[in-house]
Amino acid sequence: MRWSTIADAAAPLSTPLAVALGDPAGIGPEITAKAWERREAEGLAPFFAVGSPEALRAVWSGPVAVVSGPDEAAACFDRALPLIRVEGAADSAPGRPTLDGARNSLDALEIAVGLTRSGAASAVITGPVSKAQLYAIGFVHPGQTEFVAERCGIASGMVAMMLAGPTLRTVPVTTHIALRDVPEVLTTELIATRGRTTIRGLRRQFGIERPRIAVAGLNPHAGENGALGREEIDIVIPAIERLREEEDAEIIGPLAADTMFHPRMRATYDAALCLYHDQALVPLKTLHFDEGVNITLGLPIVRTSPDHGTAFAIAGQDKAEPGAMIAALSMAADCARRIGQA
Ligand SMILES: NC(=O)C1=CN([C@@H]2O[C@H](COP(=O)(O)OP(=O)(O)OC[C@H]3O[C@@H](n4cnc5c(N)ncnc54)[C@H](O)[C@@H]3O)[C@@H](O)[C@H]2O)C=CC1
Ligand SMILES: NCC(=O)COP(=O)(O)O
Repeated sequence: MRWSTIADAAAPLSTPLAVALGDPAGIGPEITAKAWERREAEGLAPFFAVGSPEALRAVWSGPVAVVSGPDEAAACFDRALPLIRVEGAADSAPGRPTLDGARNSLDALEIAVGLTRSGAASAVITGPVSKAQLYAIGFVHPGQTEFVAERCGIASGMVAMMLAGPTLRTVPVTTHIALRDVPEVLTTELIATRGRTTIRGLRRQFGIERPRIAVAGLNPHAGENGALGREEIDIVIPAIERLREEEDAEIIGPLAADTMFHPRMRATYDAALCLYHDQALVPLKTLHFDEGVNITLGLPIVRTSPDHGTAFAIAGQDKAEPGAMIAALSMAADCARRIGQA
């Protein structure tokens, strides 16, 4: 791994990590159980799951200890996967999402975030949820990122979604909106705001004192001096100039998005600020799908998530690879240690 996020790998956390299991019909329960099985080999800090016991039982026959709170969880982590029970998903089955299952995933998220905000857990790791299912039960946020921000009292515009892997970190300036809306939504202010949150997050969560940020262009060849689109000239370059004036950071760009992710370029920056969802997530998931972490910057708490989704088609078949969940647990512990020492 080229970038270390380790603050002090030996330092124990004062409280365990909270893992919301995600949609009970998805692969969240399976990858959480597999991460627990690998806890010693991976050097994972103690964690507990929050979610449906039936969902866990449907995919795993290992030891589960139903606990009433994080203190009990820390005490039994060595011998069983601690679980704070969340009712309401008894009818859910792997690969067959239901609206009750979506409600259960939201309840689990609420409890895990609350325990982290109170300090009873050191960080929250959110398992994959189905956005379509959540929208169907009236969830008004674009994703878990904005939900967690709201619960922490932070305006959703002030947080940033970072996707982080061993050799690349990317931050999309716009996230879950239609591609056709991106040019309308992009403004100099929005790019500068995400840039500031990214710079501060790299300092606070990753210990990089003078972050190096590469800003992507929107158009082919970053607009070719305006011949292929004017967004770089009118919107992106003013944002870069503002960040250079205001922040103690190195800002390069706008860069052509097709050539900014090869290994020599990746070595020149700590995070790529990308202008829309797929510009940021395609390179990250192509390079690091099984170890990619979604981390929310700008929160008072640490929140990470595996980079992938619910994978309903493979749920309950013992096909789910737990690498991204393990990476999300490791990064959450590293960031919690770093923030605790700051
Ligand atoms: N962190 C979260 O809560 C996220 C949730 N989602 C949600 O997940 C749902 C499904 O999204 P998709 O675009 O289909 O993405 P997906 O990540 O669930 O699946 C994409 C492909 O990767 C495979 N895959 C995913 N994770 C895997 C793992 N750990 N091991 C082995 N194979 C794995 C799947 O089988 C599928 O072929 C959507 O409703 C979306 O909203 C998507 C991304 C992140
Ligand atoms: N594509 C990333 C994703 O869907 C994760 O979103 P969030 O639920 O963590 O906000």
